[in-house]
Amino acid sequence: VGMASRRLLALSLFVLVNALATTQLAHAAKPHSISYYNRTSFPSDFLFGTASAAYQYEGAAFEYGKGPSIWDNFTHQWPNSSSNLTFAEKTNGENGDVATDFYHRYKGDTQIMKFMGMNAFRFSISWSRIIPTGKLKDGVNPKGILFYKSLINDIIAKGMVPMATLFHWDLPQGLEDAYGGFLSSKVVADFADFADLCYKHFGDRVKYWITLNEPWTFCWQGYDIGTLAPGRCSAWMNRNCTGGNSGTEPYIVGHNMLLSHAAAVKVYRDRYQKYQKGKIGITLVSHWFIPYHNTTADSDAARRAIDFMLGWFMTPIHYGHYPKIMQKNVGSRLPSFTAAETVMVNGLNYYTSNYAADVSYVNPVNLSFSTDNRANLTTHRDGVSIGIPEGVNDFYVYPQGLTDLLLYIMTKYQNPTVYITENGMGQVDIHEVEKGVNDPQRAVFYADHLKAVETAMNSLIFGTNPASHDRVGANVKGYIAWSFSDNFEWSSGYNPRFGIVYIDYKKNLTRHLKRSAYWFKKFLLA
Ligand SMILES: N=C(Cc1ccccc1)N[C@@H]1O[C@H](CO[C@@H]2OC[C@@H](O)[C@H](O)[C@H]2O)[C@@H](O)[C@H](O)[C@H]1O
Repeated sequence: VGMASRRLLALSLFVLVNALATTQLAHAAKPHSISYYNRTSFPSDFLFGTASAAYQYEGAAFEYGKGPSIWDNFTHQWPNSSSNLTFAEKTNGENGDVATDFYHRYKGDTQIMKFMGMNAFRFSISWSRIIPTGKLKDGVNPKGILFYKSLINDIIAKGMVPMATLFHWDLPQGLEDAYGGFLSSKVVADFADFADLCYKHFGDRVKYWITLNEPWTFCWQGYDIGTLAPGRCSAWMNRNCTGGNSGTEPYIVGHNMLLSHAAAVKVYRDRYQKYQKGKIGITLVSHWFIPYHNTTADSDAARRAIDFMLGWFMTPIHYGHYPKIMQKNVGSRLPSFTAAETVMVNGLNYYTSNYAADVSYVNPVNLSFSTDNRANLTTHRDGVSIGIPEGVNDFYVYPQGLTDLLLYIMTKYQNPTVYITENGMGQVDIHEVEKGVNDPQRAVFYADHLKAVETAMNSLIFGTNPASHDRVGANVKGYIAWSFSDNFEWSSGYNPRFGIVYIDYKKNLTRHLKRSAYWFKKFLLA
């Protein structure tokens, strides 16, 4: 079944979902292509797994010696969700105090992963759970070290490889209080100490390290529009931020994140990699961008958009300087950069794609990261959406964008090793198990996006030597789905559900496998 007709099929299936009572759907014929599609289309050593993150899953936020993170602080700053809260204040009045209670239930969760046939699991390490103030000299929490050792042992015991993210946005509140967290270059030494401690305690069994998750999101949402902790933005944004400057702080934070990433890579390379023999990299998120009109102006806008989202971090890491267009548009607001450590691997998170149109005028006084790219990003063109709407804000299903993004990375960045470290779809306003587990559209989503990865891997266009005719495809080594289970989705709280496993928040956080979990089991031939 060709991609176009499959999309039509997916669209009709999706319409069906909306039209029929979902129970009827359970018996609808699944699209042919997804039922026979399986892992043999991929190399035998390809990693297949699911992803999670400490603050979104663990709970036990104030227990067992854990120190507070900026997310504990941020969610408790706005305890009650009310209509007069601005966007920045809303986490739906919800928090990660308990989350999915992964801290106590991880053995049951890894059992489900094993049942599905997964061979990898991505999790993040809560910095303040193992170093409560964030500063190593203030002491280590032994219960925190023990928790992650037990988790790692359990992942391995279930036949999976652990993939550990050092920083998934939950900075220790102690460092935010001491020097403004990532706004200060002091964070670099503290992050390197935290990384060193993790390599020392867990590096004998963890062979896949990710330094940072999505610095773009942390900088844009945390310091430009203020929707994520620490919730900073310019006063003129009127988002009730605690302070900030949307035109300068995102770049200061991004720079300190790159320096922190480089420091953590250097520690690993100098002191551990020789005998632990693991891989280390960074996880970057990017949309794919399509010119709104087929004009030079809009094509240039699409290139600016990807340089401001992916290139902001990918270009310094691979070429030691910021993208030229960022230097041009941001000028003196962009810190200067010396060569960073190049990485062995990259994690890539892909969710959706946008149209990009040229913007000729931006307000010269109210500067912000969002407008520096001078590109108007939309999800619709002439009233038609770029793909099937998922329900969560601005996410539309567009698998072709993942193929195009992987081929772009291959040609622009010399075909680096890439692991897809997040890809998935969200659904909103689902509060009954019966409805929540019936997610055929998620199975179609995963089949289509795995096909998109496979297409990029089989596109033999990258040649290392122009003279010879050797051509290789995108160097993708793994696919990690977001997310194992429904979880705390940051500023949206628990409403958006991205899980392959349903969490019944009304009934003791009981886990229920969704139809997509059974599809994965079949795909993985488990
Ligand atoms: N959500 C992001 C960041 C992002 C934001 C806007 C556009 C593109 C990407 N990245 C990943 O998406 C996952 C899904 O993110 C949700 O997307 C829909 C939003 O409504 C919701 O607030 C957000 O958590 C997060 O749970 C992961 O922790 C994070 O690594």
